[in-house]
Amino acid sequence: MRAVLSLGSNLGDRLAHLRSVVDGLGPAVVAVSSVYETEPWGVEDQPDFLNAVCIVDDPARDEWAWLRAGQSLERDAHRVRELRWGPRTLDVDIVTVDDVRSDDPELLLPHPGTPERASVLIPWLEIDPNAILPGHGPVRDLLATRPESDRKSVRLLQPFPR
Ligand SMILES: Nc1ncnc2c1ncn2[C@@H]1O[C@H](COP(=O)(O)OP(=O)(O)OP(=O)(O)O)[C@@H](O)[C@H]1O
Ligand SMILES: Nc1nc2c(c(=O)[nH]1)N=C(CO)CN2
Repeated sequence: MRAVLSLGSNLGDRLAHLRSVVDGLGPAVVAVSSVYETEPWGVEDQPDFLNAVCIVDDPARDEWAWLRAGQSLERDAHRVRELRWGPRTLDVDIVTVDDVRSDDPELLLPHPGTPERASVLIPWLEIDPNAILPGHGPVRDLLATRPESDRKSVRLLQPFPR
C-alpha cells in the first residue's frame, strides 16, 4: 500500500537520522521532500526540528507493516521515549496509508495531528501538490487555513541528502 510518512528529528545528527529512514526503506521510497527546519510545536522549549515527508509504496505492506517499519527505524536511531511532544532523535509518523481510516490508538489514520501541522503539510505539498487528506480534503486548503506564523515557522533548509 502507499503511505505518506512524516519524519522529524531534533537531537544529535538530525540530517543523518532523517536519511536513515530513506536509506532503510530503500526501493519502497517513491518521493522525498526537501529538508525543512521548523520551530517546535507542543513543547516549545526544545531545539528546532528538521522535518521532511516521504511517500512510500509497497504492495506487500499494509498500514501495520508501515507502522512497524517506522518504529524499527526509530529504535535504530536509539530513540528514548520520555516526554510527550518532547525532543527526539527520530520520529516517524504514519500520516496516511491509501484511504485507510483507523481509530485504534496504536494506529490512528489519518494521523490526527496532520491538519494543524504546517511542518507536515508544507513538505507534503512540495512532493504532491494535489494531495488529499482523507476525511479533510485538499492539503493545500488545510495549509491555507493555518495562521501565517505557523507557515513562517517552517523554513526550507536544503534538498534531501541522498
Ligand atoms: N499514525 C500513527 N503514526 C505513528 N504512530 C502512531 C500513529 N497512530 C498512533 N500511533 C501511536 O503513537 C505512539 C507514538 O507516539 P509518539 O510518542 O511518537 O507521539 P508523538 O510523536 O510525541 O506525538 P504525535 O503522535 O502527536 O506526533 C505509538 O505507540 C504508536 O502506536
Ligand atoms: N516543528 C516540530 N515540532 C514538533 C515535532 C516535529 O516533528 N516538528 N514533533 C514533536 C513530537 O511529536 C513535537 N514538536
